[in-house]
Amino acid sequence: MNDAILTTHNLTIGYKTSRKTVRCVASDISVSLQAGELVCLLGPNGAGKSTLLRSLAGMQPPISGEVRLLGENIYKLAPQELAKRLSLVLTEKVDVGMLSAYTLVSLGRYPYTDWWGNLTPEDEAIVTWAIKSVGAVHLAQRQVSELSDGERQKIMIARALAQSPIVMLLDEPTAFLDLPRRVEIMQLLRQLARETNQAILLSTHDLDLALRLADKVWLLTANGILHVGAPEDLVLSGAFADTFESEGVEFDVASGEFHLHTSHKEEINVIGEGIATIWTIRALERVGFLVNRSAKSFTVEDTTQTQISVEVISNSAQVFWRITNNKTVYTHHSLYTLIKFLDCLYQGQGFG
Ligand SMILES: Nc1ncnc2c1ncn2[C@@H]1O[C@H](COP(=O)(O)OP(=O)(O)OP(=O)(O)O)[C@@H](O)[C@H]1O
Repeated sequence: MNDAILTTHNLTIGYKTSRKTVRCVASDISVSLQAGELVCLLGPNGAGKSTLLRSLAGMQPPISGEVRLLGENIYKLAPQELAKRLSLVLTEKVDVGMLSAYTLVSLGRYPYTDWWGNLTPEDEAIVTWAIKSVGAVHLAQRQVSELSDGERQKIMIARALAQSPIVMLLDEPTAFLDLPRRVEIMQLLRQLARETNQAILLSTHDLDLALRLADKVWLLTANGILHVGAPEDLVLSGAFADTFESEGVEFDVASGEFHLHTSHKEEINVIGEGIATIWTIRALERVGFLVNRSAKSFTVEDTTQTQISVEVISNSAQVFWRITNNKTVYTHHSLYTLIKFLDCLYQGQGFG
């Protein structure tokens, strides 16, 4: 199977800082983007994600190596030919004056229109399709300057789609968006990759969403090495944990989440099932308790004298927590008071 659309060969990217000195950001990159795939480019701040995207988009000549789009050297393609095959969406807010969203999207047809930018009925149909594809029909007549960040981002994606490219590159398309909008944009891009058979590469700091939605991850380390694989491959190989290792934060391979290092206090048994128990465990871990999760298989009476047990009692009417310590039972009606109580209990018993 070879649906490679964009390929790189021994690509070294970076900056010529003076006539003689070169600042190399990443080297020896040989990768490919396949049709119909959503690829997320991840990496810590300053690793070189934007530099790589610009180099792949033909905007920043590589220090060495090459980028090929359907087999042709991207730096030898005429700008109009390149624009018919590749579109780039940047995060920076561009000042588009008084343009309507529709007009901005129609600018995506520029590689195909005549000198005056006249749209043919076919161009109009593509613009309408692009706006519809991103779910922005209701925004079409609005001024771009009056749109929210999430709305504008959809219009910028529609503009890139209107270019009818075979590869779309996006630099942090979810920056500045709230969580529901981030999920929406990422899902939209994955769906577009499937439906249009385009290759879509986006850079993001949304590790969790990338782990859940990307077909493939390109993980760029701080020292310029690019790891490539299914998100789960990179978790299992340890590349994820190594790349984002930093003081005070660790990647938990079991949950796929980042955790703060907290010095553990005491072990605590948690008994219960369901959502309320999950959030009880999170609250206890947040303040540093080591939660004994297997406790759900035994009862309060079974637990040792020295260990405190928290039983989560949840029904349709209420949630409350029963704490057993040395056969004495206490009841709490919020996690906030429960945690305050446990803190006092541990300090009083000299555990703290
Ligand atoms: N014009 C430039 N000249 C020289 N060095 C640059 C230039 N632009 C960026 N750099 C450097 O290149 C490296 C990569 O920067 P880049 O913006 O590509 O990283 P990034 O992974 O996109 O970062 P972030 O996640 O913070 O957006 C950084 O060390 C940066 O300081």
